[in-house]
Amino acid sequence: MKLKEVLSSLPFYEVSSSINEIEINNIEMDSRKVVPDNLFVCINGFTVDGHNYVHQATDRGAVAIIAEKQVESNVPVIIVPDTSRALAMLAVKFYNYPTSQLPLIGVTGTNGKTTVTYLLETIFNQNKKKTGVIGTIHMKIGEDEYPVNNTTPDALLLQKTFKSMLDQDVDQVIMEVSSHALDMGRVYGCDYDIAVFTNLSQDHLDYHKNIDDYLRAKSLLFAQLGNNYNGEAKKFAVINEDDPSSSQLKRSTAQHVITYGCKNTAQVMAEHIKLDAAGTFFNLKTPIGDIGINSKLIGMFNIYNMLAASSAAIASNISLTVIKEALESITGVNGRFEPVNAGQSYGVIVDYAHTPDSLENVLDTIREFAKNKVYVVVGCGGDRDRTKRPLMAQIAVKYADLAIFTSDNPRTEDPNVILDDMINGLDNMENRYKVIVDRKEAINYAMQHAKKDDIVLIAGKGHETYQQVGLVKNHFDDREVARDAIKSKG
Ligand SMILES: CC(=O)N[C@H]1[C@@H](OP(=O)(O)OP(=O)(O)OC[C@H]2O[C@@H](n3ccc(=O)[nH]c3=O)[C@H](O)[C@@H]2O)O[C@H](CO)[C@@H](O)[C@@H]1O[C@H](C)C(=O)N[C@@H](C)C(=O)N[C@H](CCC(=O)O)C(=O)O
Ligand SMILES: Nc1ncnc2c1ncn2[C@@H]1O[C@H](COP(=O)(O)OP(=O)(O)OP(=O)(O)O)[C@@H](O)[C@H]1O
Ligand SMILES: N[C@H](CCC[C@H](N)C(=O)O)C(=O)O
Ligand SMILES: [Mg+2]
Repeated sequence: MKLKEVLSSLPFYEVSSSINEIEINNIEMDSRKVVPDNLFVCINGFTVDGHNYVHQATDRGAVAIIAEKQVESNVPVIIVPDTSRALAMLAVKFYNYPTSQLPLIGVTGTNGKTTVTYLLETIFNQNKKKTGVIGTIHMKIGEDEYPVNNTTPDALLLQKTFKSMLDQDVDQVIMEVSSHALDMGRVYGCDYDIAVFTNLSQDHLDYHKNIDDYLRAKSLLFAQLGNNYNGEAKKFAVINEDDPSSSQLKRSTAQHVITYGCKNTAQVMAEHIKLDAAGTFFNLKTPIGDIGINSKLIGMFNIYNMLAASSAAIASNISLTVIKEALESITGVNGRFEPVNAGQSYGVIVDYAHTPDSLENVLDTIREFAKNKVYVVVGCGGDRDRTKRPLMAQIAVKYADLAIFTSDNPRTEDPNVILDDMINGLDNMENRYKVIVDRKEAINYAMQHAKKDDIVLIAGKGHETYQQVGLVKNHFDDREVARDAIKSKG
C-alpha cells in the first residue's frame, strides 16, 4: 500500500522529504521484528523508548519512520503528536476498517470479563453465528485458538486479527477490553456496537493513579460507542445497575443503555434466585419476556455474568429460548471455579480470583456450601498493585479456616517481599495462616491436611499454565499440581 494512503488516516503530520513514491508492506512497532519495506512506528513505552531503535529499524529495512520528535534517520521521518494514537489509526486504515464491517462487543470491568465473553460466545454459537473472541485465555476464530500475551492486544495485532476474522467470515466479535488497553489507546479506532460493564473494584492501582482514574479508563469504552445514530444499526451500553459506578458510566455514552441487576430496578433482572453447590436457578426478566434459567455455574457473581451476557444478547436480537439453551449448556469456564476431581473425599477448586473482590466472592460462595473446613492457597502477582496484597490476605483469613500464602507470578519481585506485603496487618492471627513460598509445596500442604468434606480453593492462576519467575515462564498448572498432590496423598 502507498504510504501516503495509509497516512490519510491522520488529520495532520509533518514530513521534511518527499514520501510520494514510498510503498509499505506492513506496519511494525518493534524494531526487532522489522523486515524490508515496513513502516516503523516509535512508541515511548514503560520500559524503553522506541525512538531509540530507529537505526535498528532502518538497518532491517524500514522505509519510513513515524515519530513524536525529529530523529536521525536515512529514511523519511513523519512527525505526529502522539504515536500511540497514530499507530491505531494507521493500523485501522492499513487493514481497511475491519470493525466497520464486523459486529463488535467489548466487555470491560474488574472481574467477569473472560466469563462474560465465554457466555456470549456460547450464546452466539447456539444462534448459529461464527464468533471471534479476544481475551485473557486466547484469541479464537471459530474453533481455531491462538495464544496471547495480553488480554487486549496492541493496536497492530488487534486490527490484524479483526481483518483475519473478517476474511474468515466471522459473524460476531466478542472481546475483553482491559483498562490498560483503553488507557494506552490499543483500541482507538474500534467501532464498537455494544459495550458491556461488569463491575468495578480495586485492582491495578500500580498503573492507575486512583480508583477514579481507573473508572475514567473504563468509561472510555462507553464514550467510544460514538454518537452516530442512523436509526437502524443501534448501539448499546450494557450496564450493571447494582454497581456504584453505573451512573457515571451511563453518563459516558450518547447511545442506548440497557441496565441489568438483581437489587436495584433494572431492565434485565434475575428474580427468584436459588443458589446451591450444584448450580443456580433464576427467572430472567427482560423487556422481551421472562424465562427460567437452570445453570451449572456456581455463585451469585455468575448470575451477574449471565445477566450481562443475556442483556448483550438481547441487544443483538437473540431470542430468550436461544439464550436459555446456551446458558444451560455451559458446565464451566476454563480455570474459573473449576473442580479438580481425582477420587478424593474433599473438594478442590481452582479459580482465577486475583483481586480482593473476586477472592471475597469466591470464598463467600464456598463458605456458604462448605460442610467442613475451608483451605485457601493464594498469592499475589509481582510487578502489580501492591495495595491489594494485604486486602487479599485479610479476606483469605476472614473466610478460610486456614490460608496458605504462597507465590503467584512473582515476576521481577522477590516472592518473600510480596508475601511480607500480604501478611502485613495480620498481627496475632498466626494460627490462621501459613506461608509457604513454593506454590507446589503450598498446594501439597493443603492436600495433606484436607479431610473428608473439606474444600481447598487454589486461587489466582486459574487457566494459566506457567509461573513467571523473573523474566522466565516455567510450566506450572494448578490443576495438574493439585491432581498429583491428591494422588500422592493416596
Ligand atoms: C504496562 C504495559 O501494559 N506494558 C505493555 C507495553 O509494554 P512497554 O510499554 O513496557 O513496552 P516497551 O518494552 O517499553 O517498548 C516500547 C516500544 O519500543 C519497542 N521496542 C522495544 C525494544 C526494542 O528492542 N525495540 C523496539 O522497537 C516496543 O516494541 C514498543 O513498541 O506494550 C507492550 C506491547 O503492546 C505490552 O505487551 C505491554 O504489556 C505488558 C506485557 C503487560 O504485562 N501488561 C499488563 C499490565 C496489561 O496490559 N494487562 C492487561 C490486562 C489486565 C487485566 O485485565 O487484569 C492486558 O490487556 O493484558
Ligand atoms: N461478576 C463477577 N464479580 C466478581 N467476581 C467475579 C465475577 N465473575 C468472575 N469473578 C471472579 O473473578 C475471577 C476472574 O474472572 P474472569 O476471568 O471472568 O474475570 P476477568 O475480568 O476476565 O479477569 P482479568 O482482568 O484477569 O482478565 C473468577 O475466577 C472469579 O473468581
Ligand atoms: N490480567 C491480570 C492477571 C493477573 C493474574 C495473576 N495470576 C497475576 O499474575 O498477578 C494482570 O495482568 O494483572
Ligand atoms: Mg479476562
